[in-house]
Amino acid sequence: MLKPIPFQPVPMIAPQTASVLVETSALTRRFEVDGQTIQALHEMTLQVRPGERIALLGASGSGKSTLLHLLGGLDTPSSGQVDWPALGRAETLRPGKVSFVFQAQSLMPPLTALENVALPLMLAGQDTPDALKVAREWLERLELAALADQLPEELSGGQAQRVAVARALVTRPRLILADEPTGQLDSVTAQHLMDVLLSALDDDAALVMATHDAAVAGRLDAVWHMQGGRLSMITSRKGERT
Ligand SMILES: Nc1ncnc2c1ncn2[C@@H]1O[C@H](COP(=O)(O)OP(=O)(O)OP(=O)(O)O)[C@@H](O)[C@H]1O
Repeated sequence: MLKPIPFQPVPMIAPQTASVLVETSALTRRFEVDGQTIQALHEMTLQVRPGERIALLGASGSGKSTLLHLLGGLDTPSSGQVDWPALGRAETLRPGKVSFVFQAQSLMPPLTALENVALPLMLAGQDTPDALKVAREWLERLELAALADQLPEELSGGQAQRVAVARALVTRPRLILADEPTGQLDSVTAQHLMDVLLSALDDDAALVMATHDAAVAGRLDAVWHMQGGRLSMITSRKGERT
């Protein structure tokens, strides 16, 4: 059972900063739409360390996707900071060290499942035969070998998401950011995807996953509850973080 603990902001200067994968300090993101300011994140201060498995749980519009994009260097803060002490600077983060899994339809349509999985390795500079070999090993590991030559449009939603997981893990990233990867799957398929993802993750890799699904969140070690662009509470299996 997850045990509620009172939310306390993580101190801005942590004792083991070097092992922190990503940290934010007073991270704020505002969007201007038709002359109106939408404050998507309010001064969030947090850290993610190796091996952490974190669910971001919150209502639609609470800021989960915005936070994930900032944690992955896909977006820039309006104010405050995001840093990757153990990974380098935003410009050098990808390909390889940080991976994303999105809700759906993120595979490249003209490429086969195998080529989709090989792509991050090729972008990281690996030559094509080696990349395809490693990609095939990952498809086998995730019991997807039979789908290697299929195009994304020929895959079921669950199969496509498992291929997306293989693609996210093929570079052995340190940080995996997942934005509702089970959002369009039925509950059995969603749990299967979680089985695959959790069993294939390296022990010292961290996972931060946005979800609306409490059953999916319950598979992870900690739940960060988001409300109105803020962390409202952290629940944890292991007790309070330092
Ligand atoms: N590119 C954008 N332009 C304008 N407003 C945005 C943009 N991205 C996010 N927002 C706004 O920021 C707030 C947070 O959105 P965000 O997508 O992060 O929430 P979420 O918790 O991921 O929602 P959902 O669960 O529906 O995906 C919302 O009010 C949203 O409308």
